[in-house]
Amino acid sequence: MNVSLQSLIDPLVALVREAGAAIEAVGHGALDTQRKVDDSPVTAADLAAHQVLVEGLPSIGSRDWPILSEESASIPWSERRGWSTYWLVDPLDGTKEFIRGSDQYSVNVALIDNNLPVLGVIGKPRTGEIWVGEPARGAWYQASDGGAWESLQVRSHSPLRLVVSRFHRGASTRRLIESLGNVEVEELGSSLKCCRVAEGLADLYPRFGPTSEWDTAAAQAVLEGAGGHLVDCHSWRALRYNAGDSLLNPAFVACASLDGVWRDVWPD
Ligand SMILES: Nc1ncnc2c1ncn2[C@@H]1O[C@H](COP(=O)(O)O)[C@@H](OP(=O)(O)O)[C@H]1O
Ligand SMILES: [Mg+2]
Repeated sequence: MNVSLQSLIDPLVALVREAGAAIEAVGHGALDTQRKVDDSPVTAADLAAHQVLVEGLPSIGSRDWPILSEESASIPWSERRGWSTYWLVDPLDGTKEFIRGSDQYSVNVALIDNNLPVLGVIGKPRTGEIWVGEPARGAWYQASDGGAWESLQVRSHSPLRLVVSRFHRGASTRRLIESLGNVEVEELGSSLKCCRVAEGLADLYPRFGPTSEWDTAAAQAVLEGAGGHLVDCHSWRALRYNAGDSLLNPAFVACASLDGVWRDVWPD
């Protein structure tokens, strides 16, 4: 890839803000909710943000980079297997949160190169917050448009602080919390859980239930840029992208550090 990633950040942040504005313009009232094949909800807001992103991304970076979005994910493996650099997008992560009127949904754009995220931008449309990560260089947070950028750094806490999904939490997460004993647990929607770890405000986000590659790519870039990890919790290696037909992630953990007592009680 023959492009300065740094030069992509400003236009990407502006585009993520625009996608967020499209979501807010649809609003939360009287949502026409449909069901996708995996029974997850999709709204006019998901589609509006998708439209903004697929129209805007080709003028950022290279026009040759394909786009894989949650809302246009049916590109066959026979075509995807030839991709080395591409945009991976979740236009509205946390649709269920959005439908229920919470502010815990996000716009996610990642640039993947050779199966790994090399740049990620996450926007929280309701508040205007933005998180940016470039694993090789750092991670940054902006509280609102035009505000100062703060550098992000992970931090460890005692007792451990966990962030977990509100709507998608299974028996393994419960077992882990029980085994750990004295922990603080916060419920949060969407990729904002990983942002919490990147900000140094939480240690762990365990995820045993299904997610797709667009749910984690931008978050992984932010987290790694802040010194943290997003790893498959069997191999303990960084999640990889577009490595096969399936776009589902394995069970994973987002964490500030890979060293910790929590590894000793990790459920099988
Ligand atoms: N059965 C399933 N298969 C694939 N992904 C699922 C899923 N159930 C939930 N998810 C993923 O979990 C995300 C929500 O996580 P959380 O509850 O932690 O906010 C959803 O994001 P979307 O809202 O973008 O569809 C969806 O991608
Ligand atoms: Mg999602």
